[in-house]
Amino acid sequence: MQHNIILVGLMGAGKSTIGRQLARRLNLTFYDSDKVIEERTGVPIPTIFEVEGEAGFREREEQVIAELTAMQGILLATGGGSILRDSNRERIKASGCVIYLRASADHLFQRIKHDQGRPLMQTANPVQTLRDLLKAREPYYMEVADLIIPTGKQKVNVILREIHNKLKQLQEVTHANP
Ligand SMILES: Nc1ncnc2c1ncn2[C@@H]1O[C@H](COP(=O)(O)OP(=O)(O)OP(=O)(O)O)[C@@H](O)[C@H]1O
Ligand SMILES: O=C(O)C1=C[C@@H](O)[C@@H](O)[C@H](O)C1
Ligand SMILES: [Mg+2]
Repeated sequence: MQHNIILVGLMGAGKSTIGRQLARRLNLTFYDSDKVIEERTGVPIPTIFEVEGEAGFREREEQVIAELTAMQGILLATGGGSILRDSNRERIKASGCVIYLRASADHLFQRIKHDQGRPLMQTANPVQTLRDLLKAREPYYMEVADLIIPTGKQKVNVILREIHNKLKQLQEVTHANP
């Protein structure tokens, strides 16, 4: 049994931001699969997409997700598209408590519109792209999630508190019904 926490959700959901702070509070080691891929290749994600295409990136992502989900005592912020592969979803689910950070396409866009680091957002209509991605991926986020946390207009601190409380409730239920 592994006691990790894994954050899933679309680009801009706050996985990296919330993840880093939550890990500190829970005394877990923080990993971000996107950052691990960038450190290993030595280039930013947009460059990997340019050189190897999305398919090349997904291969690297699967390798990194396999390694990270096998670790213990970590908080893992996953790439937004990592749940697309069955193998990743299985590993993510088996690795610990999965939290889906959920927000609408409009809210997500407000958060990431000034950032050029997301290759899938370089389209003529990024809000529509986010809507399409959300529609296609929401069932996968829901499938893996143990907790669903709405992050719409909420401030980071409020979201952190909510996750903390929900995790405590989950723990109490688990201890009462082992
Ligand atoms: N609840 C929030 N309220 C306002 N801004 C937020 C919130 N959560 C995150 N942000 C901001 O939104 C931006 C995107 O957040 P972050 O990089 O954590 O998302 P992500 O889920 O890791 O995205 P990706 O899948 O692309 O890595 C950052 O600038 C962050 O500061
Ligand atoms: O939603 C996605 O498919 C992606 C999200 C980011 O975290 C990165 O993994 C990459 O930009 C692709
Ligand atoms: Mg991130």
